[in-house]
Amino acid sequence: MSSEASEFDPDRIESYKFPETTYTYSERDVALYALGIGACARDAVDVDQLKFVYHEKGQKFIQVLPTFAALFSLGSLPGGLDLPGLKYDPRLLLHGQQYIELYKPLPSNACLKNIVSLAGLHDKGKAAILEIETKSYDKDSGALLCMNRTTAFLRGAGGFSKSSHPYSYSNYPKDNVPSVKIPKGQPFVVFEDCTQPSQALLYRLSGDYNPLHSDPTFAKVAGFTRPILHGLCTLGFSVRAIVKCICGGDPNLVKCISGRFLLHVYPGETLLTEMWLEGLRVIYQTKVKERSRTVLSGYVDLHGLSSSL
Ligand SMILES: CCCCCCC[C@@H](O)CC(=O)SCCNC(=O)CCNC(=O)[C@H](O)C(C)(C)COP(=O)(O)OP(=O)(O)OC[C@H]1O[C@@H](n2cnc3c(N)ncnc32)[C@H](O)[C@@H]1OP(=O)(O)O
Repeated sequence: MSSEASEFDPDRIESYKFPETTYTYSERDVALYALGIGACARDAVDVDQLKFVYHEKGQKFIQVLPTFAALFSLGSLPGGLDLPGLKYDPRLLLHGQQYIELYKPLPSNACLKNIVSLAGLHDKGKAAILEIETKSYDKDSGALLCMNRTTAFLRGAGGFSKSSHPYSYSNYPKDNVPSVKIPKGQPFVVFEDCTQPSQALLYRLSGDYNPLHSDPTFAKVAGFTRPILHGLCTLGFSVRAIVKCICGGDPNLVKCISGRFLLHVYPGETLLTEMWLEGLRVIYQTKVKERSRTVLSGYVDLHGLSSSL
């Protein structure tokens, strides 16, 4: 793994005003996204999944999976993380965490106004952690639909603190962080799903064209034997499992999603999502079956439980 020099000016990064952006999507994007996170991959007539890719039973609109909202965060940064005062090696960037609050059911097509701000910046010595907050408003009604907090883990970019105290800035309360304690008891339910060898090539068409997920040479420089899966694709698989197993297939029961990416996933690997129910909170962890390693953990808060539970 090689690295290019990184250079940080935390004051410049903190004072940067992100431009307001527009993000438009259609039902085609919604269906393509659902296929990208494995909906209907094993069963093309799955009664819980077909509504995410097709106007099942004459339904007027294709339904939207809650993690679709995560696309708005990358979509609100057309220039990527090209910010004044932030010089880092993009080949060493990893997605660290994703936090999503949903305030309204997501429409199957919309034109959004995105307001972006810096949510956090931390010096971890070997790495820098950058957190970006995106608030997405429906342009027509002005309604706030959702908020994303996206964490980038920039390997090799730490050590920029000017004092002996490691630099750390956050604009949100500490109890909002995605770390969870996995319960000791048996999970309430476990869901097994296979990613396809071509999963990342399909998922990237939803807007994350980072070559880490498609280019073998780039992946090797980044420290992997081959291209890895997008973190948000793994999160999509996990939350889709929760919607299926706990929400009776109803995507609108999901209120808030939190996940920390613990280890990379190779496309083609099998994901086991273990879920524990604590009131209206689902604590989950996702493991790669072939390597017996946990790759993602977090929680999903619900408005209510499915009557079928
Ligand atoms: C704005 C848009 C940006 C996002 C764009 C995303 C673009 C995508 O195309 C990119 C991707 O999808 S990459 C694929 C998905 N992500 C991954 O595979 C990463 C998996 N995780 C890892 O490899 C390690 O956890 C790793 C390497 C992340 C950390 O492991 P270690 O180096 O062993 O870290 P560790 O020593 O345990 O901890 C050091 C400090 O960092 C904090 N931390 C650890 N993991 C974190 C994570 N995942 N997210 C955020 N913070 C994390 C630790 O808490 C620790 O801090 P402290 O010392 O204060 O406790």
